[in-house]
Amino acid sequence: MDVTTTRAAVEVRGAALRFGERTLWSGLDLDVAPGEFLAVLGPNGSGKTSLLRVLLGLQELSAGTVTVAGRSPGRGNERVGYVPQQRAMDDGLTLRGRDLVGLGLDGHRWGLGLRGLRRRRERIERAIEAVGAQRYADSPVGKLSGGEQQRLRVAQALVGEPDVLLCDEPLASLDLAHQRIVARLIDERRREADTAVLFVTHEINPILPYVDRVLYLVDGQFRVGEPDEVMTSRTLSELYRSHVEVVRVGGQIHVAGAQSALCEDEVHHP
Ligand SMILES: Nc1ncnc2c1ncn2[C@@H]1O[C@H](COP(=O)(O)OP(=O)(O)OP(=O)(O)O)[C@@H](O)[C@H]1O
Repeated sequence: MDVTTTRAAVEVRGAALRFGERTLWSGLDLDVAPGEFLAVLGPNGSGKTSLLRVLLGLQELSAGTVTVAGRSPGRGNERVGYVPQQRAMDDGLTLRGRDLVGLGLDGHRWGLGLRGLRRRRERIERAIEAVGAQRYADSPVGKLSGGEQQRLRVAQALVGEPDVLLCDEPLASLDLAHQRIVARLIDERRREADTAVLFVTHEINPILPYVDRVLYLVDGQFRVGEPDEVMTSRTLSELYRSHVEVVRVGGQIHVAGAQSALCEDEVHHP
């Protein structure tokens, strides 16, 4: 078997992240395979975004190593795409949708010749089509709706055809219909191009049909496994160190008691 195709897209070994006295997580070992969809879940402050920051090379580990798309994080790794949380762009922003998408391409790779420019334009067009944003690709992004802006951000992350896609709550503040569209786009990409997806979220249900495994972080502890293994009353009660009830209704997962468990903790450890 070809070694390059079996190599993990993300490798985390013995990783720890500490800020002062506080350990966000430690002893973290994780392999994310090409084409795998990993949901990263956990309460506020459990270190989900910090994990993505480590993978993007914006945050140093306190211990351990990570490899992303075969390299150390950062250093302009164009094999890595990033979709941030939706937030409204300044409505005076006159940048056009297609220019926003183009920012996801490294200019040097395409050269300055006409051929390079044409290939670059085609790639941007394909990414815009893939997210169904043709209608507003020439409009100033500041005038678009939150859902439209978010589709363009997904196009920007995908235009470089990344091997690893890091998503930080990309569905937050989108309505249900747009949540479904954006989640499906990301799923299609990983199926078509074997892109590994790490998807930070508070809410697993909009992505549940796509999730292969979950990394669930709580107060320095974590579990990794398939949703059926991790999203159970028993496992989450162990993680939260308090009784948590997980109920499955109509194909959705509902977790009761997790927030109250944390509030009690906060009282004990202000
Ligand atoms: N550079 C830093 N220095 C000190 N503390 C930090 C730093 N970066 C993050 N933290 C703290 O680490 C904790 C985890 O932050 P992080 O944003 O990773 O959590 P999260 O799980 O993504 O939370 P949320 O769900 O609220 O977005 C927070 O308490 C945050 O204040």
